[in-house]
Amino acid sequence: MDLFDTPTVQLPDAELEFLPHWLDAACADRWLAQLQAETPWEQPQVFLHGKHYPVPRLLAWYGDAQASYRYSGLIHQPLPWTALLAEIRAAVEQVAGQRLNGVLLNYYRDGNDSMGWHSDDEAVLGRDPLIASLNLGGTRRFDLRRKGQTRIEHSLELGHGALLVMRGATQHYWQHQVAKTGKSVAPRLNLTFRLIRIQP
Ligand SMILES: O=C(O)CCC(=O)C(=O)O
Ligand SMILES: [Fe+2]
Repeated sequence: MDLFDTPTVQLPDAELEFLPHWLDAACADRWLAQLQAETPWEQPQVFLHGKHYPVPRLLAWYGDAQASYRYSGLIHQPLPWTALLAEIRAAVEQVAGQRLNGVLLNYYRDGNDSMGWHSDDEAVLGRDPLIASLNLGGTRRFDLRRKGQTRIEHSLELGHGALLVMRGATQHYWQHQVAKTGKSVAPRLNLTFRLIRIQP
């Protein structure tokens, strides 16, 4: 980590650790190229107001065998860890300080791809879930607002090689989004590592 980076973002009732230059450019380039080449992307449909819509980005879910995960209204069985994703997970676990058993890959093809307001607060993530988000490729703005409010309180530019760790009560009090943008942006690959609490 670059010593001159500010490692934290001060927001009440949130715990955010932001490492904008966590990866050097050569490593980030290599990981992006390999993940772009080897990921079996899907574009699931969501059912909203009686109609089916494709989600506005591409997705893939990897994890330990029992770490199935519900998103876009469907339960997804994990793909098995690839050598590269296992290596990335081990590096992210060092920063997280805990085990992580799944990763959601989001691919934003251009500025029209987005992710709407949400919190990562599903029951299977347990209380105070840690979400570690690695960013590769084009820079996109990541907005935060308090639950129940519409005003954006804080935004971060998540660029190539940046790591953002959200901990503690963050998901309880805050929502986040990646909005569409009219700017021309390079494709962006985001990996959010999670710990799915597996029922015994
Ligand atoms: O792409 C991003 O930065 C956000 C991803 C996200 O919020 C999620 O996967 O839950
Ligand atoms: Fe999220």
